[in-house]
Amino acid sequence: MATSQPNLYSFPNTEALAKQLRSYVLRCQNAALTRHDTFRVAVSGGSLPVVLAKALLAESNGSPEDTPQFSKWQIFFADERAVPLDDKDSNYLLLKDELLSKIPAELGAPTVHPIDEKHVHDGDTQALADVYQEDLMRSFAAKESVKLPVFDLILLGCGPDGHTCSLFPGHELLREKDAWVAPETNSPKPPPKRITLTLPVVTSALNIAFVATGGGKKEIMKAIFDNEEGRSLPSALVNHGAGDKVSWFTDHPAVEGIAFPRRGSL
Ligand SMILES: O=C(O)[C@H](O)[C@@H](O)[C@H](O)[C@H](O)COP(=O)(O)O
Repeated sequence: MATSQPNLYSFPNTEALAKQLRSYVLRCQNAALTRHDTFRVAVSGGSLPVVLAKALLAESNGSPEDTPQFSKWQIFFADERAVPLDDKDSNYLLLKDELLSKIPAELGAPTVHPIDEKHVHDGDTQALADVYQEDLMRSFAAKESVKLPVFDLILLGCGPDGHTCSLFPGHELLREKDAWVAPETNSPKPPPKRITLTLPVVTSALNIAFVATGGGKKEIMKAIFDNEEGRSLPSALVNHGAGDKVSWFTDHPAVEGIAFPRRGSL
C-alpha cells in the first residue's frame, strides 16, 4: 500500500479539464521518451476516448514539449470487451473513431495493440486474455525477467459503482496477484465478456490518471475519497496501491461536497 495520497484535480468544464490532461499526458510522454524512447500507454473505454481526443487533437503551441509524438506511442487497452473490433461495443473502435482516425499525418501513427479476434469468435475469454498478456510480454520483455509490466501511463475511467478497467466491486479478480491480463465473463456492465488489466499491473504503472466527470459521479467520488466503506472499491484500491502516482481529472459537479479537491491547474 502506498503511503502518499492521490492527486485530485477539478475543473469547471471539460474544455479546461482536457487542456490540463493534455499537459499531463505530454509530460508523461516526454519523460518516457527520455527514459526509453517509447511511450507505453493503456487506455479505457467509456467517456475517456472523447476527452482524450479533445486533449490530444488540440492545436499545439509549437514547442516540442507540447507535441504528441504518436509514432513513438504503443497503445494498449486497459480493458476491452470480447466483441469484434468493428462492433459498436468495442473500445478499440471507440478509440479509433474518436482519436486514431483523426490524428494528422504529420504527427505520426501510434502502434496500437487491439485484442486478437480469434478468441472472440470461439468464445474463449480466458484464451483472449492469455493472448493479450502474451502481446504485453513481447512489449515489456519476457515475463520470466519482468514480474509486472510497467506502463508509462494508464488512463482510466470510474464507473458509478466504483469499478475501473473491468475490475468490479467485490469480484475475486481484485485479489489476482500473478496474471497481467484476466478474463471477466459476467460483467455487471454490458457486454458481459471482457478482458482487463489486473490490479497489480495498474498500480505498477509510473503514472495513472482517472477521468471522471458529471454529477452522476458525485456519490461514488465521495465514497472513494471520503468514506471508510469505500476503501474496498476497485478505484479506491488503485488510490491505495499507487498513492501519488494517481491523478484524478474531474469536473466540479463530480466532486461536489468533497472536502479537498485541488482546483485549477496542475
Ligand atoms: O470499457 C469499459 O467499460 C471501461 O473501460 C470502464 O471501466 C469505464 O472506464 C468506466 O465504466 C467509466 O465509464 P464512463 O467514463 O463512461 O463513466
